[in-house]
Amino acid sequence: MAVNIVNVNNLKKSYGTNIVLQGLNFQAREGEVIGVIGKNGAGKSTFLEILMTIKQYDAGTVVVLDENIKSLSTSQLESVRKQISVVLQPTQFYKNLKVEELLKLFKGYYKSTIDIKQIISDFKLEPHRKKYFDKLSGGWKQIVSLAIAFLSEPKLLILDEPTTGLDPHMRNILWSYITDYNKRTGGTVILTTHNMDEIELYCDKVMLINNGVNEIFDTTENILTSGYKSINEFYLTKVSI
Ligand SMILES: Nc1ncnc2c1ncn2[C@@H]1O[C@H](COP(=O)(O)OP(=O)(O)OP(=O)(O)O)[C@@H](O)[C@H]1O
Repeated sequence: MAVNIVNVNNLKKSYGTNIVLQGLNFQAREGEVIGVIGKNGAGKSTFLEILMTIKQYDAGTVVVLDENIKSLSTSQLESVRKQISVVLQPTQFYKNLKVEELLKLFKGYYKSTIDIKQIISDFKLEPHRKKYFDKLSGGWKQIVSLAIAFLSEPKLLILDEPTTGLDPHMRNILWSYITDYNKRTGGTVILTTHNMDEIELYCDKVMLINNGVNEIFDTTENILTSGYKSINEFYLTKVSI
């Protein structure tokens, strides 16, 4: 029986008078790769940040790894967070550290058994390992942030637009890594992307956020067999500008 990793019911979130989420329902089971889509400003990042336990919400229930995150003590929250890895939209952190130093730092922090040499090779970081993080290009910063996220071997990986800014090779490398991590560890992945081909190729399920609700939440297979030629066509049909 598949275990529920995330269970969200009737989630509501406003910023002042801007109602962003108005009754969102969502579940992620162990081992699923789920893509969250929707137009700019639809509330995708807001939703992911709530799952990451870094953003407050107004109403509804959010259960992450069997804990209702609204009613947790600080130490319970820490124990949930330990099992989650997150990558936010392109970051400018870690200014004074070199790539290899950063990876070592996080390896120690997570008490990870992953081999740094292996991760440097997997993510093609060899030419960059002695460079300062803040001197890297945007795409390489993104790759380093992703490599760090995998170091903790998380149960749940939450990625906000992980492939934005990556060239086609790096995009492929990242997706192979995600797919491999998912197969090897049974880890669950929830991510946002504006690239509908990625959803079609790599995600088991897709949630479309439209007008603050999960307008569609289904397997990519069901969507494609229901008459859409592609997920891109599905998106363009369902969402108006
Ligand atoms: N901290 C904040 N304070 C006030 N309003 C916010 C805040 N964060 C997001 N918003 C607003 O909430 C809405 C949803 O934003 P969010 O970033 O969640 O959308 P998104 O679907 O991730 O968009 P994009 O595809 O452009 O990244 C937008 O109208 C945005 O302006």
